[in-house]
Amino acid sequence: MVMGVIIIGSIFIKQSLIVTSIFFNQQYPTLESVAERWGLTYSKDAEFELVFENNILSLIKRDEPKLKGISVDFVSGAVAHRRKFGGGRGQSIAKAVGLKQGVTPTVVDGTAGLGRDAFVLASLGCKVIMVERHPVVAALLEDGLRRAYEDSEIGEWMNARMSLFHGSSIDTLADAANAAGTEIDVVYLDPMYPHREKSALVKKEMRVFQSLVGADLDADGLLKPAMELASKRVVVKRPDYAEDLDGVKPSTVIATKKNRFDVYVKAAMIS
Ligand SMILES: C[S@@+](CC[C@H](N)C(=O)[O-])C[C@H]1O[C@@H](n2cnc3c(N)ncnc32)[C@H](O)[C@@H]1O
Repeated sequence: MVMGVIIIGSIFIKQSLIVTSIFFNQQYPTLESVAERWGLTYSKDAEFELVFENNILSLIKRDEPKLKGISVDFVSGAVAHRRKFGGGRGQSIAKAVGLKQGVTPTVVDGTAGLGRDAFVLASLGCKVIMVERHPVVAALLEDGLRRAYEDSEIGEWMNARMSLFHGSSIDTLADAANAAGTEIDVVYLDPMYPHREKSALVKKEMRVFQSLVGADLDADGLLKPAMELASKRVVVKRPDYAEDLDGVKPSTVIATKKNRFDVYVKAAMIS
């Protein structure tokens, strides 16, 4: 049953705030509380809707009503499957952040999105502070975290390892790290990059997500604060055809089928 609908109009990003599970511990979330928390408003001509149904918050593009809503599901979604059956520490992303036997770096994911990469790293043992600037994406992430924190299988380590900070990594990266109260080994970045393929080939869910958050045209501004914060390295995920972030050549590159991880090394990872 659909409990209600928020139609998102103009979005104004309020000052940064630290997000914990406390908010949702008090009561079952309602759309009204989500709207108030994230500064979302109703508007008749909005492009998107947020729906809270069966204990899951999801995003719908109003002119694509047949598409499945976008939500964050760490408990039983595709990332949960990857946690159980993926390549463990052998995955390129794990190698890129320097994860190895006896080394589980503390990571700030400065462009959290739907939290998939962050979850892969957390499930391999890293403490991950996710930073997301878009209030709707942050609301979806917080809802996914809430359900994960409550889960009997993954709740304990999710509570210990994954957290969320709402703000822009261009100017609040250090605040996110201070809030976490720990030294940051690695900053991980995966800003949006325009797809080269014809739009029909890009996954529909991805297109909806892209039309919500836009093109991250200011992404070059992420590298400098990331290099300042990370004590060991900065990792940037890029499509294989993309130029280097901010035109800066990485120390090393780990290539995958369609993407690459550009690694900017500052210091060696020590166990
Ligand atoms: C391609 S998505 C990241 C996907 C993510 N790696 C995943 O695994 O789900 C990029 C995200 O970064 C966010 N973003 C871009 N620039 C940002 C910034 N300066 N500060 C915080 N978030 C940012 C966008 O809003 C978007 O949600």
